[in-house]
Amino acid sequence: MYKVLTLNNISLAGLERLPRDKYEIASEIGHPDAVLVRSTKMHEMEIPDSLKAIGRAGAGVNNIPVDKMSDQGIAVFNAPGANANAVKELVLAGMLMGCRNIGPAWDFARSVEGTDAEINKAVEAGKKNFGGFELPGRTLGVIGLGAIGRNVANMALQLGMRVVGFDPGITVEGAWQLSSEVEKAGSMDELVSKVDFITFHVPLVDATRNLINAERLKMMRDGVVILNFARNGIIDDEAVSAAIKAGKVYAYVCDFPSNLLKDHERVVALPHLGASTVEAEENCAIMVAEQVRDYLEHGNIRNSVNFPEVYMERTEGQRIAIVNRNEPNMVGQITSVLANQNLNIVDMINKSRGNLAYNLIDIDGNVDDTMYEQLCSIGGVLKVRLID
Ligand SMILES: NC(=O)c1ccc[n+]([C@@H]2O[C@H](COP(=O)([O-])OP(=O)(O)OC[C@H]3O[C@@H](n4cnc5c(N)ncnc54)[C@H](O)[C@@H]3O)[C@@H](O)[C@H]2O)c1
Ligand SMILES: O=C(O)[C@H](O)COP(=O)(O)O
Repeated sequence: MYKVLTLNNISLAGLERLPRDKYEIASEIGHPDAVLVRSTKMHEMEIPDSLKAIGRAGAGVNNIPVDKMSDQGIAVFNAPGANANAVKELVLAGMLMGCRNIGPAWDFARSVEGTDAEINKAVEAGKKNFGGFELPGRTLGVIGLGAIGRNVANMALQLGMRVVGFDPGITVEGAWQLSSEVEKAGSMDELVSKVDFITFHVPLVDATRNLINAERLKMMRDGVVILNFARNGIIDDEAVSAAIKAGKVYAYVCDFPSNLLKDHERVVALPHLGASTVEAEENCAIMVAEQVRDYLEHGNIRNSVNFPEVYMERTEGQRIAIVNRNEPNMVGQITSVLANQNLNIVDMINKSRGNLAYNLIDIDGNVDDTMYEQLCSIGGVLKVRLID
């Protein structure tokens, strides 16, 4: 039986991909083989020796100590693109909330009291305070043209907007899916100076912290609308708050409330709702459950953020999965252990990614306890699994 620990509510549609005759799944369980998680922070968590895989039912992995997991030979998977449509739709709502003043206007409508006739009179008198502007003809800047960013960019073009994008790491596949009408900015600084709306779709890493700060705010057009459905920390909230007060920023719409932001008149701060749709939750859970299952049962790797992509058809015999540091002579030492016991290798794959390497070896026969210990004790080997 494989044991799976869930740290958040994971959609049933995904959990159903782990059959109950093979998988025990619970929010409290000893010696888990895998963890399924959404946004729970795992940085302080004690990692059990039994853990082989973490499945993030979503996109961002900044809640997972990925480098530490790599050092322990634990594969981390996510669900690229599975919630992109959900975020795109909320960004559209966010742009409209920003430019049509929906937050303050709704607050005003709720505050009006009296008979219906009195309410109507107050509404007609008060609505002039909430007039906004339209999207067609305005320019949207998209920072990060991955799964979400390119969906947002393509959608904005359909709404009649001009779109400028910036992503120095755009993939060839990503570029194929992006409309050729999206204009390419050479730098963030070039982009920020020519847009009416700017939206962020980058992961939170050291290089993306405070991408919008006081200095960049000064370069922006007056009346810009800023959207952050990526992560808290990518925008300097204090600087944006000051820029709103100074009349530079028209509205800030984000998914990350704080004391500074949540009651701010010109801020809409939603409770991290970007991926919270039935469809996105199911897509993410299914994708990640299937990937974790394939890894546990066959050692194959798809959509890992720290391990190489590996797939090998099963053969009849036993399969050995070995994670090791990417150092010279590792394959030689591993195959010597097998050769010394006259075990024939039927099929084998070795791939590396950064500091890690991963081997799948199908053999004629079985690895005994002594050989298992010998494999584990090779310097640089981080994890050895025998898969029947
Ligand atoms: N609010 C939510 O609920 C929600 C939902 C999904 C994702 N997210 C966040 O959105 C992020 C993006 O998600 P995605 O699915 O599009 O990921 P993705 O990996 O498909 O795309 C990220 C893109 O950002 C680019 N990038 C990285 N650093 C950059 C930089 N400094 N400047 C410009 N581009 C840069 C990458 O090259 C990549 O193309 C996630 O990492 C997550 O933090 C939030
Ligand atoms: O990175 C993501 O996928 C989003 O932030 C979604 O987070 P959630 O799964 O906690 O809603």
